[in-house]
Amino acid sequence: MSTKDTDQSLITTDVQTGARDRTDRSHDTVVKARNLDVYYGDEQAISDVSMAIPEHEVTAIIGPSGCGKSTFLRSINRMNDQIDVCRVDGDLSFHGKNVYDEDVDPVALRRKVGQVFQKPNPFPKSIYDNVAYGLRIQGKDDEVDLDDAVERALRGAALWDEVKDKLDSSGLDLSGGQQQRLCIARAIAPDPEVILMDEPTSALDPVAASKIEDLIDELVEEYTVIIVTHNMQQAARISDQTAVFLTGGELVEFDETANIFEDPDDDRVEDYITGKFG
Ligand SMILES: Nc1ncnc2c1ncn2[C@@H]1O[C@H](COP(=O)(O)OP(=O)(O)OP(=O)(O)O)[C@@H](O)[C@H]1O
Repeated sequence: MSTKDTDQSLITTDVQTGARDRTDRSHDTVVKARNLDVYYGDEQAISDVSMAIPEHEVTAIIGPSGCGKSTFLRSINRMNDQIDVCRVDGDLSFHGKNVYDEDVDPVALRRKVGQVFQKPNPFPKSIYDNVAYGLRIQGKDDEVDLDDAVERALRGAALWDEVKDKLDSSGLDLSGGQQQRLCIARAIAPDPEVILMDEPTSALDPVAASKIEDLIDELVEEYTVIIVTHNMQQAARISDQTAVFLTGGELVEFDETANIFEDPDDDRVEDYITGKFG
């Protein structure tokens, strides 16, 4: 359990393998699923999933289309709450606190667990306002030096040098890859602990995708990254741990990325990563 006192902060007052050497880091668990089931109406999308995700590492979630990868990701910051027919059973904890407890404020949770989506989705606002947005809605713009916070987030997203002279231009005027890095800057500005990424490079060209991969490697110095990807080479290149989901929302194997790609225990994982199905 981390020494950080994050549990209380969620509670409302109202109620080839390229994994880098991160062996010097703490491997405390930040997110833990225990017997997690997720349903859409009568259809089960996640089936009895248990896994412990270590902090300051990149965890990749892979598996064929429809196996529940995005559903699992959205369970972590309760984005599934926004889907009426969605129901969650079991336990999903963030630093030991079940995020589905009644006293957890989902908005506070999402401050700690930010998200970046498949398609870059900047707001139709200036670059500056895109990044400042999260701090303003938290009312933090009085507490922090906003210019400083915006610069820090843009530097953290490896975008500062490209945009520092046009912070008032629309975020929509940037290239696709720059827009995705702007979305990453927006996600890190409120200083989350975990960043969820749902296929963040699949809408980008290879050069822009490679920049995001390099950026993920830097982000993990400060944050925990959990990434859904269809690209197995990408999972192999950038992640420390890989979770393989298969149809029916079953977690078939979760291990160090090198083991998953070089010597998986489960034949179905071997079949999947060698392209026999999926
Ligand atoms: N909003 C929703 N309403 C009803 N069913 C849904 C909803 N979202 C997902 N599902 C169903 O849940 C299952 C898992 O979907 P999910 O999107 O999590 O899979 P995925 O592995 O991320 O797929 P992909 O790789 O194609 O994005 C699928 O059968 C899907 O049809």
